[in-house]
Amino acid sequence: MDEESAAVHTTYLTDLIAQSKHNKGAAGQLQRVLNFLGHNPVQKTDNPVRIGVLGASQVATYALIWPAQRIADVEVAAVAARDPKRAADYAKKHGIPVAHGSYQQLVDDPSLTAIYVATPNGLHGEWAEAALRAGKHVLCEKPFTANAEEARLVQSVAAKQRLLCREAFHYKEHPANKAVAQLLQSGAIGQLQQLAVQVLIPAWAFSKDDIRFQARLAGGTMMDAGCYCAHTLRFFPGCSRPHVTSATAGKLMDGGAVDGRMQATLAYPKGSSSSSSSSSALGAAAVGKLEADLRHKGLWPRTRFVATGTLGRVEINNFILPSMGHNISITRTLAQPGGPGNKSDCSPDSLGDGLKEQRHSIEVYGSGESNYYYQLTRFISDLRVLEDKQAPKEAKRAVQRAMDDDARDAIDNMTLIDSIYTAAGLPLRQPTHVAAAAAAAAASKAVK
Ligand SMILES: NC(=O)C1=CN([C@@H]2O[C@H](COP(=O)(O)OP(=O)(O)OC[C@H]3O[C@@H](n4cnc5c(N)ncnc54)[C@H](OP(=O)(O)O)[C@@H]3O)[C@@H](O)[C@H]2O)C=CC1
Ligand SMILES: O=C1OC[C@@H](O)[C@H](O)[C@H]1O
Repeated sequence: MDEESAAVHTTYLTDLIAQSKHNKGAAGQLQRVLNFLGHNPVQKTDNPVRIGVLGASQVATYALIWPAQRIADVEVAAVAARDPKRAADYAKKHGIPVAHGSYQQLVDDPSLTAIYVATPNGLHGEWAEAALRAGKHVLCEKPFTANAEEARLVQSVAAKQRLLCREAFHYKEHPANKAVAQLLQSGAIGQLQQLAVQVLIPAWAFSKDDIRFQARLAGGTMMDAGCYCAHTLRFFPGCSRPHVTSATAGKLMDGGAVDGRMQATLAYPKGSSSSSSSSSALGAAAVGKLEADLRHKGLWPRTRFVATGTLGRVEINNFILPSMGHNISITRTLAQPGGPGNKSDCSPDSLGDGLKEQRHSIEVYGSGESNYYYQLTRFISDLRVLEDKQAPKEAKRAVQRAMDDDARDAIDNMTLIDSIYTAAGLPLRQPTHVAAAAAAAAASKAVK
């Protein structure tokens, strides 16, 4: 690393380290937990964006309802469930003013500007598309759709309608993960050689009949824990389209179609970094490794990303929920003052030959809010710019770029997931309505 770029990284790191010092301690941790739970609701603006929840799901509580309590310009104005009573109970429990007894009613509700899709995976595409066709902006849970073909279809509708349609990859909105991406893409640890990610969720977390393990709902570990793995291996190094070199599915369920566990290795095509820094941070032979397991034997969830480069290593623990506590460890090999001739340094971090190892352990929390808060804040602010005819041109252009990125990112991630399933010898996931039609056709053929 030359002196100039070393100085730039050092300034950025010094900044992160200074922030990190403020963040440590039990009081900060407690505040972040309270923020996550939506404590201290803020006063709403006169005319907040009205968003509806499609699916009376668990995730909507912490990914939408709680963060919305702390954001002035958004109101969770309605919820829909397939069963009217379930919708009414959920609305009452969460203080949502309107309950709809069907998803179509929610999508057609003229008082709403946006819809949050929080159904099982196999229904994401169908309802995101219906919401877009009804003129609503969409925030859609991950994974975006059942497969890449469906992702392309939904994003083409969003483009025609000129509406936001964003996959809810909340983790990338958190400052800790942005810091890791910036460190890696700016060459802070030299040329990247190996990127490895693990998302291991203990078997006790989900029962065997959970939506995550049902083929007809586009379930599977690669779709769930694995979709984060695929995304991090693209987001952190700034490379949209790595190739799959091998994949192995294990702990098969639901007649062998659903993976309880998935492992895969990826290769990065030369010059494939989309980083805006002057030189690509990805080494020519860089390798990506992923391990996702929803039936893990461990007692606690483990989410971890490690990058190794020619000049060091960066690791982040708990990257999926960093606001609840995480750690970023950075080890860098730097030239010592005096250069290669300086072999006399006997300090513990001296590597000889004029090289020195520098280690840091930091935590980056920004304003101490959750991923979901940062995600919803950006979604609402982009929506406002898009809807405001008077918004400055530069702001409009930035949102258009974000929308193009949303579309590409969702399609590329689903393409990678499809390729991993194919390499592992498992069928691609199908939208639930497609799977149901195929099952009905097979049943009627069997009767004849
Ligand atoms: N971003 C994040 O951190 C997380 C994202 N997720 C994603 O959110 C989505 C929902 O997950 P989660 O909240 O855990 O799941 P839940 O089981 O809690 O909710 C799923 C909802 O889907 C609706 N649904 C529609 N059709 C069916 C069906 N055939 N079987 C079961 N439910 C159905 C149900 O709503 P109703 O009965 O009201 O119609 C149900 O409430 C998934 O896509 C998952 O990947 C999940 C957890 C965390
Ligand atoms: O989005 C998610 O994040 C955490 C996982 O435990 C869960 O299965 C998944 O849906």
